[in-house]
Amino acid sequence: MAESENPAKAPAAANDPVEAGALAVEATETGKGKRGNPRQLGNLAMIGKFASAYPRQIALALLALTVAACATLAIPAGFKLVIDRGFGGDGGSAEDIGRWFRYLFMITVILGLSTALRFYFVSWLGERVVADIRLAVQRNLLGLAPSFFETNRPSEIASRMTSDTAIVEQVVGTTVSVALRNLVVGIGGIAYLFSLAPKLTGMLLLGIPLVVLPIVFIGRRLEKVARSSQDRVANVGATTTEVLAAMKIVQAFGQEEREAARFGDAVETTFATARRRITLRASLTAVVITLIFGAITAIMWQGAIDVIEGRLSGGDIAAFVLTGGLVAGAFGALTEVYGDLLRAGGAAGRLNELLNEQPEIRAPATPVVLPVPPRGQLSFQNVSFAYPTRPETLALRDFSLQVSPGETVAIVGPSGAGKSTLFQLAQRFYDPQAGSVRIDGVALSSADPREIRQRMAFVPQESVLFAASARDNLRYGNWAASDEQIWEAARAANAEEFLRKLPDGLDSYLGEGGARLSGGQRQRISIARALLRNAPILLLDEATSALDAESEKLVQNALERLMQGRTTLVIAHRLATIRSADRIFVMSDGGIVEEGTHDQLSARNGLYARLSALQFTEGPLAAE
Ligand SMILES: Nc1ncnc2c1ncn2[C@@H]1O[C@H](COP(=O)(O)OP(=O)(O)OP(=O)(O)O)[C@@H](O)[C@H]1O
Repeated sequence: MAESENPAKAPAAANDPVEAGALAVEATETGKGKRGNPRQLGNLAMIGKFASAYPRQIALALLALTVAACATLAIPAGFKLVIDRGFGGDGGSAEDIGRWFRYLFMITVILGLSTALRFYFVSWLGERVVADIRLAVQRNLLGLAPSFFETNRPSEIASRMTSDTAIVEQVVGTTVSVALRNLVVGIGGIAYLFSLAPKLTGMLLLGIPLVVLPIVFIGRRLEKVARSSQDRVANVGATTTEVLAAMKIVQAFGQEEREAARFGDAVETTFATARRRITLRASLTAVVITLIFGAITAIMWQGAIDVIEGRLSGGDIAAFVLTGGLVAGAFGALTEVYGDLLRAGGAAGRLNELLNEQPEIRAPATPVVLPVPPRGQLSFQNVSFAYPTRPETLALRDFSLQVSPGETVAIVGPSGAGKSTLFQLAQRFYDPQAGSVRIDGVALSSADPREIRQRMAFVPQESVLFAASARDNLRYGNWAASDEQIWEAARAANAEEFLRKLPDGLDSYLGEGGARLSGGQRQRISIARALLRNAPILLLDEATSALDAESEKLVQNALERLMQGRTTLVIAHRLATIRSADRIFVMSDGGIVEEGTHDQLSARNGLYARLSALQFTEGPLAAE
């Protein structure tokens, strides 16, 4: 009748004292329930807030929980009736006996049903709350500026989304229900015990600290030794890895004997610690079993005397032992609850941080509306900017540039000159420390970032494709696009031919990151996507990855169509792009050092001429 969802979590849920004791030892030894910080418990309010959206489920869960707890307590009472009336030999017929057994059977059915319902509603709540927390965290993350992700690693955030939410799920789905159920069973059980046999119950309550304290005391020491035992094992692992990795050096220097001795030391220390651990655990087992069975024997002894002297019936003793087991199990399970709540407090705290993080880039209260129709003008005015993680280094210094509607401006310059930073600021992923960036004359900081980005199409250097269909990848920037428009864009981006050859056409799955396409094909999908977005301003970071001549021609041709009729700022690596640009700006160290056309700049013999000789080729560039 152990009704715990997770038997390993509730050692005392087992009514067998030996098993309960052994589980308690196990739990202490593995150092389960790493101690959290009690101050973190306040974070649990956040879980309550999410759960409070489902009052109906909470009410049903509480109802089922109460019925189940009462039914649990009714079982010993049923046994008492069965023994006293059924076996008790007051001369009843088989028919009379059947009544008590039917009664017991009914309680069992109620217990089964209510436990199942409690499990369903409580687990439902746990899963729903976690789902809602995940959704809320993700929604908040999507609105944060890139600077947040520079200081918070994605892997760490992903772990919060999975393991921390799992801990929260455990609290809502298990811990709270374990706590409530066992409180009801524990308190109700003690009340019932008192009504059955007050003296025996008094003895039981006095005996509990005598049994529990030594177990807790030895358990704490065991936990410490277990931890150091784990450290020693890790040490053996580290020594092994080190020697294996340096095998040639060990042998070249003839250090085999020394390494064997060193390893021997590590193994022997591990063994010594393990011996201390198993000695402690053996004594704990002896203490647990002796104390628990000793206490039960003493109580039964007293009970037997009471039965002989007519103060108690056989059924009373049976009910007492059963209820005593339930009460002990309930309090055992409750000792676990605090540790679980502490861990959950930590997890909820970390999730809370993600939920409450405010985006650094936000629309002002009353954003200025961008002019309609869009002109496609982009300007940087005396912009100075340092990335938040490197405040002492200016990535752009007093940078000014005006790009007129329909103009193509190529930016060239050595690595680290600040070219990509221009794009980051144009899309308002960061705000400059001085100066302003404007689109159609409106300062980006006074407009809604979403409206700004709506007017731009960005083609990154490395095509970013999603593990989705070709259709969804293409219309990523314009979900309203019809298949006809998609094919039109694909045609203009020289992507139609290979898309038509895909097994399921636009429905074909492109694989993780578009892995099922070649590099050149991915670039053309990226270009078609920008075409579909049909934005007045194009930010194009030309790919540097090498393509074969045929593919190169297709991409170049697609890019030319994309740039037609749009204001384009292009970080250029291909000579063809640079040549076709209206103006070329050469950047170095966050500023513009030269400006002109390809021919003018080539003739000047400056940075451009040097870069040009080294980097710009008819074909793609090698990586800088
Ligand atoms: N997210 C960031 N956080 C901190 N510093 C950054 C960040 N991104 C770029 N930087 C720094 O800002 C400066 C300008 O970088 P940027 O990426 O704009 O150069 P780039 O000209 O685009 O170079 P490349 O051609 O190699 O892409 C560099 O010194 C770079 O190290």
